[in-house]
Amino acid sequence: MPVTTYTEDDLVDYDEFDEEDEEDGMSPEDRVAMSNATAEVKKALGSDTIKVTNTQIQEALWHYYYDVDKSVAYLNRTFIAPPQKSTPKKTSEGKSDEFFFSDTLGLFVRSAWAGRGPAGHRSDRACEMRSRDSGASAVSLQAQFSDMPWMNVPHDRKANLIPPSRPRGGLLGGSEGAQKMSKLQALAASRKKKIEEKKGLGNASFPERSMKRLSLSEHAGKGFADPSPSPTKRQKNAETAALPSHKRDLAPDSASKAQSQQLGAAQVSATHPGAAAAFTDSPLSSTRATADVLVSKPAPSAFAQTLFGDASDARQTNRPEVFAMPYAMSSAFLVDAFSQPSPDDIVLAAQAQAGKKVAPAQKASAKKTPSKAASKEEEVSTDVSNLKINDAPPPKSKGLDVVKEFENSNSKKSVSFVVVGHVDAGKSTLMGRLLVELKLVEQRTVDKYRRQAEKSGKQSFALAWVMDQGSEERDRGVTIDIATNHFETPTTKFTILDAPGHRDFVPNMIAGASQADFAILVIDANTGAYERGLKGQTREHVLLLRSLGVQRLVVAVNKLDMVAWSQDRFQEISEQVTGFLTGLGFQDKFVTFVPISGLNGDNIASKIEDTAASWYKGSTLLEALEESAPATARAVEKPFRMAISEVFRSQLGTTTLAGRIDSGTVQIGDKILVQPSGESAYVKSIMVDTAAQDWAVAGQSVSVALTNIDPIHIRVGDIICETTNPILCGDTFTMKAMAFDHVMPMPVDLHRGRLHAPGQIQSIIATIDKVTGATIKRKPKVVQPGGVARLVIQLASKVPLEAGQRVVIRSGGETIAAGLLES
Ligand SMILES: Nc1nc2c(ncn2[C@@H]2O[C@H](COP(=O)(O)OP(=O)(O)OP(=O)(O)O)[C@@H](O)[C@H]2O)c(=O)[nH]1
Repeated sequence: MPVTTYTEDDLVDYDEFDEEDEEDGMSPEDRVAMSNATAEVKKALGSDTIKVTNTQIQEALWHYYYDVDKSVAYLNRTFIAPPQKSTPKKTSEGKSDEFFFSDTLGLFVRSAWAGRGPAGHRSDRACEMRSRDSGASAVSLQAQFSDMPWMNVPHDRKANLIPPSRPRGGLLGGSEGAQKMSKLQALAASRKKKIEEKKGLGNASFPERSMKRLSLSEHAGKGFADPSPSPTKRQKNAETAALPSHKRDLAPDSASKAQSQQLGAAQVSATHPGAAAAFTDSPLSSTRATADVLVSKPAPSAFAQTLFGDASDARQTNRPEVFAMPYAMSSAFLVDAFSQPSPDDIVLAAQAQAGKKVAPAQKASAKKTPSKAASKEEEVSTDVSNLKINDAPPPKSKGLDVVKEFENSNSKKSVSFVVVGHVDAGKSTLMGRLLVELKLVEQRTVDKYRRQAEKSGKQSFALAWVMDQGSEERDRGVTIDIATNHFETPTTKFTILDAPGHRDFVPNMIAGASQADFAILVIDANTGAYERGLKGQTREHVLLLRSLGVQRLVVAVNKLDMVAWSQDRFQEISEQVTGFLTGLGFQDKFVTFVPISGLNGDNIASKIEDTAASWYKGSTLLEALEESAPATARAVEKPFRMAISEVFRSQLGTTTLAGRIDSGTVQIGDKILVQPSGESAYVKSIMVDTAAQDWAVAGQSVSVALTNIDPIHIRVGDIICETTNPILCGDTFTMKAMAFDHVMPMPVDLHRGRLHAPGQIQSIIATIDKVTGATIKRKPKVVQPGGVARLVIQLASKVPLEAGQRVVIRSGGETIAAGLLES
């Protein structure tokens, strides 16, 4: 343990010392008191007085603040009759209030004046001052405590006095003036300086150096020798001494940045003398080396360095010193491991050059090349890096006249229908049964589903599982998303869009209905269920179908097995629903009612044989579907548009989009545009229903594989269109809407297929007559349910929508209106 001896300079506060007006530091009152007390002590000691000197008496009195008794006791104990064996521990740890802990010294010292008269008000610092100053010999700490009993211990067992930790000057501790360095500190300082010089600290970025100079403690020692110059002078010093040397190191951009930092620092100097003083000094000045590197100097925090450090500094090799990254300590760590092309890059670039193959894009950092060969590779790499994924050769187009091809194809009608109805009406079961009847799903598959469903007590859902493939759908026994399937009859190709009935999934139902040419409305004929449905999603779904332009319906009155094939029940439901549909504008000729049992397969693909149903002479469901399927007036001559319902990404770089072509035609090799991203791509292949084809037309449900596009630019709900006549994106639209609920200026979500766009009803232009279209009232505040109005919708972002499209408006989870975009 190092032995530190305090010198007078270490301990004396000159300011306070100067306050004493006498040479020995005693006031006249002290002198009188001392004289009187000395006489009393001598009197008390009697014959023993000769064993002590006057000085010892007076020191004792001084320590005990003229307490004669204590002084006498002390003199007796120490000089006249000292004990044979000292007990330093006991004494030093004595509980007597004669001792107290001095914060300044970090030691227990004798408290001669504690709580005594006027002196009791003195600080322990003043006490130390007096102790140090009383008598010429009492200037060192050792000497000061030489009269302590525990100082009698053998020399080799003496305790060492350890210097207390000093208040840390600087940013946090405040600067209290000069701090002298020990030899050890000086040694550490000079070592540190050497290391910094080796590392080329001079190359450190200017902001970092500026931060170092802003450290108060770093230059705390200069306060005495170098009084703070005036702000003007400091700024001038900073400009003349610091800036030019940094300018040489920095690129123009960095230099200007540095200049602005310099200016900022100079501004700091005007209000912060300490910081300003630091700013005037070069950290590299050898003459100040010792003072520059006090052990307690606080460095700028990592946060400050992050703020002021130059991120664009090319001298990245210094960074690991700033931020101690664990991996940087590894012997395997290479600072500039990525500054040159990787071996793989070089090989690929060379291969590309030799075989004219497309190499992967060069890393941006690979700019330096170590050799001539490498520089050639760099050229290749640069060329390669200029290549984009879009530069791959597009698929070849056969240049077909698709409209003619379609007219000459004599292919079957291709239609889509959506299956809607209240939750649990039996939609999925019905479609599952239909596919089984058509032998598109094997009975053993259904049996397997039944066994699996039995385990969870849902055996009645086995047929529904044919359509509901999702585990959550199966667990919950409800359809969540649109399920798609295909079948065909001798005359028609059908696409099934099985929609969810639950009110929570109405947006998915909207997506299905947007792609449908017609619909099956499934109604649960069971007592009470039909009524519930009519108040619930039966009604909402029908409204949505009508709003989305679906005109043809097959109404499947289901679960008639549960009402014993009651003709009355069927009649009752048929009449009520007909009235409801007619009220919404559906024409009788486009609506067909079929009594069925989806579960049992009655009247699905074949007529029921049960005599209880002998009263029914009409079509089976399958026949009704064929009869209802519209001879689609295909918009094949219109610009190509297709709404994306699903996106599949393959690892081969192609992205496949599923959806229904709304208008126009498409063929392999066509360049298309994805909106709203505005990215183009090429059509690589086309699947219509389940068959690969060279082309497809409006109305067909297709899967289109695209190349030369990053799938991040494609989302469900986007539109792909032709590049020559693309759909435009907008955020403000006028629409003619039928209100399902009270409609007023309010936040809404706009739905078209899978496109969901938040926005608000900005204004209501007018309410209009449903039939004639004449204006009823201009700028009404609200549209009543069932009313028709012209609205202005403002969306939060631009989306690909255009006049003529049907959209639905929902708010708070409810459908409030639906209609046609006019502009
Ligand atoms: N008795 C009888 N039960 C049926 C019939 N059709 C369906 N079910 C039962 O009705 C329940 C619901 O059938 P699902 O096919 O899941 O009904 P869903 O309309 O598809 O339901 P969501 O899609 O969730 O709205 C199941 O337990 C079926 O077994 C039927 O014709 N007769």
